[in-house]
Amino acid sequence: MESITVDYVKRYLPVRTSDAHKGNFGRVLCIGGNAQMGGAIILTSSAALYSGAGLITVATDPVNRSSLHARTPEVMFSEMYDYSLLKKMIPKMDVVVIGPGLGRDQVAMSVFKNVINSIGSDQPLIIDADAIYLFGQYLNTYPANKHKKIILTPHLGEWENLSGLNAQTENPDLNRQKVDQLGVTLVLKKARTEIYYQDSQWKNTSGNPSMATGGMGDTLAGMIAGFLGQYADAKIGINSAVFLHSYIADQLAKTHYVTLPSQIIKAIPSMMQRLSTDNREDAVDA
Ligand SMILES: NC(=O)C1=CN([C@@H]2O[C@H](COP(=O)(O)OP(=O)(O)OC[C@H]3O[C@@H](n4cnc5c(N)ncnc54)[C@H](O)[C@@H]3O)[C@@H](O)[C@H]2O)[C@@H](O)CC1
Ligand SMILES: Nc1ncnc2c1ncn2[C@@H]1O[C@H](COP(=O)(O)OP(=O)(O)O)[C@@H](O)[C@H]1O
Ligand SMILES: [Mg+2]
Repeated sequence: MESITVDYVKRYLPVRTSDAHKGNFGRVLCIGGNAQMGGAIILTSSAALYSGAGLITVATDPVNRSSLHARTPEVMFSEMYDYSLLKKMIPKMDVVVIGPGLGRDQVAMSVFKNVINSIGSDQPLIIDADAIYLFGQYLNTYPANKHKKIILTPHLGEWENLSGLNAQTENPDLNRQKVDQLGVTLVLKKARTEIYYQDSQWKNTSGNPSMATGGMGDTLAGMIAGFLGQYADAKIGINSAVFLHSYIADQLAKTHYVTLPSQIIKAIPSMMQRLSTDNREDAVDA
């Protein structure tokens, strides 16, 4: 397994040309947030925004509209249960992320099926949180659809539900078998997150227990989405997002007992700037 380090991330940070515009940095669609868990998709979309995504739309329950706009006026709102609107919007997106705060009921399953049927074979689809559960249910009815660019981001509990491998039994060989069977990229989140691509496996070297706070994974899903819209090489984008998410938390943890997802989000632009210009990577705005 190869290691993701700060030097790796620095080496590949994209350079913005002076004539760059928002169309260069990805159109991202974030789908999730039912009436109870709007915060989850607000964290995801905020993370995509602060990671540098060019244009972001959130498809969510209408009750989340004002809080979304109060938090991030840069982000556009769409109604998650308007299936024909969502169907029309998806082909225009560079990256789609589904799952944070989506719920697991029949309505959530209808949203999930609509998305999986509308997404193109070249469009990355990040499946996180409740959508991992729905993906598992969906696979019971439909065979794995290997032509889709699916990125699964489960924590160990969600991975157990999908793969049958628990924290004690999972290991790189068994995870690899399952990944090949599913035909996906796997970001297996744990204290040292592992990433399984079709042709390689990577291990994160950053992260700490101050990150054990609700919403931390929702934030990572948004960072991955934001980076996928900016990195020409998806593998480097995903690896860099996984590393930076935890690396920022490592810097914050020097002075903070608990690291909040919203603190990490706020610190993304300054950390990216510092890594791109100098070696003061141990400084972070909190
Ligand atoms: N502000 C919000 O609205 C938030 C909403 N959230 C949403 O809540 C929904 C349920 O997510 P949960 O993750 O709680 O779902 P689950 O209830 O499936 O997973 C949590 C459980 O998984 C088990 N588990 C085993 N290994 C674990 C590991 N390494 N890391 C984490 N859990 C592990 C634990 O028993 C834990 O209680 C999702 O839609 C998620 O996006 C959460 O992300 C928290 C914040
Ligand atoms: N002890 C820890 N050490 C390192 N990283 C951690 C630790 N606890 C949690 N994390 C990270 O925090 C995130 C938690 O994701 P997840 O459980 O999906 O959160 P949520 O669903 O609440 O948003 C993952 O990226 C995980 O790697
Ligand atoms: Mg999660």
